[in-house]
Amino acid sequence: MSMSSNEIELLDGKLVAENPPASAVLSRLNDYFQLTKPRIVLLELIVAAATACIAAPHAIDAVVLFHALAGTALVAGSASMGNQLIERNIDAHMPRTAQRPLPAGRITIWETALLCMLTLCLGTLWLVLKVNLLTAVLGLASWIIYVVIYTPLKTRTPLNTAVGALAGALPLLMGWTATGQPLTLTAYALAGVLFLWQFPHFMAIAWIYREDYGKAGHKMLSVVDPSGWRCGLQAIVGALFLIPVSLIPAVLPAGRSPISYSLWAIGLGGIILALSVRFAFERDDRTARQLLKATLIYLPAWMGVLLMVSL
Ligand code: HEM
Ligand SMILES: CC(C)=CCC/C(C)=C/CC/C(C)=C/COP(=O)(O)OP(=O)(O)O
Repeated sequence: MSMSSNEIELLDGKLVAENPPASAVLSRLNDYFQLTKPRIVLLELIVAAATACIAAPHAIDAVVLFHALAGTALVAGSASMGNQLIERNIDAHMPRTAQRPLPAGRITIWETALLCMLTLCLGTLWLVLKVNLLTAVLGLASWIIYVVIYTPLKTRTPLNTAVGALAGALPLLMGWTATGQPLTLTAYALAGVLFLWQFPHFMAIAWIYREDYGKAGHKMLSVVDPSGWRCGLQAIVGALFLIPVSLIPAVLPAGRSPISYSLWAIGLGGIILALSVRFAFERDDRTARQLLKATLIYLPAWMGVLLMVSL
C-alpha cells in the first residue's frame, strides 16, 4: 500500500518512511538500535525483571523496576556497542556479522564510540541516582568484563566463553539488587543457572558458525577442536550442573511449592541435557540448532515457573 509523504511504517521490524530525509534518519536510528544487540539485551531484561519480582514478590516498586531496566538496557546496549567497535574488522569477515552497521560502513567509528560512552554514562548515572549504587557497580562490572576482557579474549583462548558467561549472568543479579534485597544463596543460584545455561547455548552456536569463527581468527572451542567433542562435552557439563543448581531455590525456605518447581526444573534442565548429549554424539548443524532453540526457550520457561511458585 503506498504511503503519503509524511507517513512512517513498521516493515520487517524496521521503521520506514516515504519522505527521503525522514527515511535516512530512521535508517540511521535503526542502525544505532542494531548496535545494541537488541534481542540479547531484551532477554537479559526479561531475566532481570523476573528476578526482581522473585527477590521481592510482595514489595516490588514498579517505578524502581522501570529505572533499573532502563539503566540496565543503556549499559547493556553500550557494552554491545563497545564489543562491535572492537570487533568491527573481524565482524567484516563473518557472513553472520558482516552486515552489521560498522563493518557495513553505514555508521562511523566516532559515532559508535560517542554513543557507547554516552549510553554507558547515562545508564550508570541512571542506576546510581534512581536505583542504587550496588546495581550500578554490577552493571559497570558486567560492561568491563564483556568489553575489556571477554571481547579481546575471543581471538586468544576458548576460555573466553566462561568470561562472557560471567558478563551475561551479572544482569540477573542487577534485577535482584535493584529491589534493595540483600544477595542471598537463592540470588547466586539463579545467577549460577544463567551462567551455566550459556555453555549449551553458545557451544551450539560455536558449532554452527565454526567455519566463520575459524576464518575470522576466533579461538572458539569448535575451532580449537574441529571434531566438536570438546564443544559437545562443554555443553553437557553446563547442562549437567544446570539441573542441581536450578534446584537450590526449591530447598531454601523462601521456595513455595518446591515439589512442582523441582519437577519443572528437572524436566526443563533434562531437555537441555538430552539435547546436549545428542549434539555431542551427532555433532551436526541440525542437533546444534535444536539445542540453540531449546536454550532460548529454557530461560523464559524456567523464569516463568519460578515466578509462578514465588508470587
Ligand atoms: C558466553 C555467552 C554468550 C555468547 C558467546 C552468546 C553468543 C550468541 C551469538 C553469537 C548469537 C547469535 C546466533 C545467531 O546469529 O544465530 C546469540 C544469540 C542469542 N543470544 Fe546469546 N550468547 C551468550 C549469552 C547470552 C545471554 C546471557 C543471553 C540472554 C540472557 C543471550 C541471548 C541470546 C538471544 C535471545 C539470541 C537469539 C537472538 C539473536 O540471534 O540475536 N545470549 N548468542
Ligand atoms: C549490564 C550489561 C553490561 C549487560 C551485558 C549483557 C550482555 C551484552 C551479555 C553478553 C553475553 C554475550 C557474551 C554475548 C555474545 O557476544 P559476542 O560478541 O560473542 O556475539 P557476536 O559474535 O554476535 O558479536
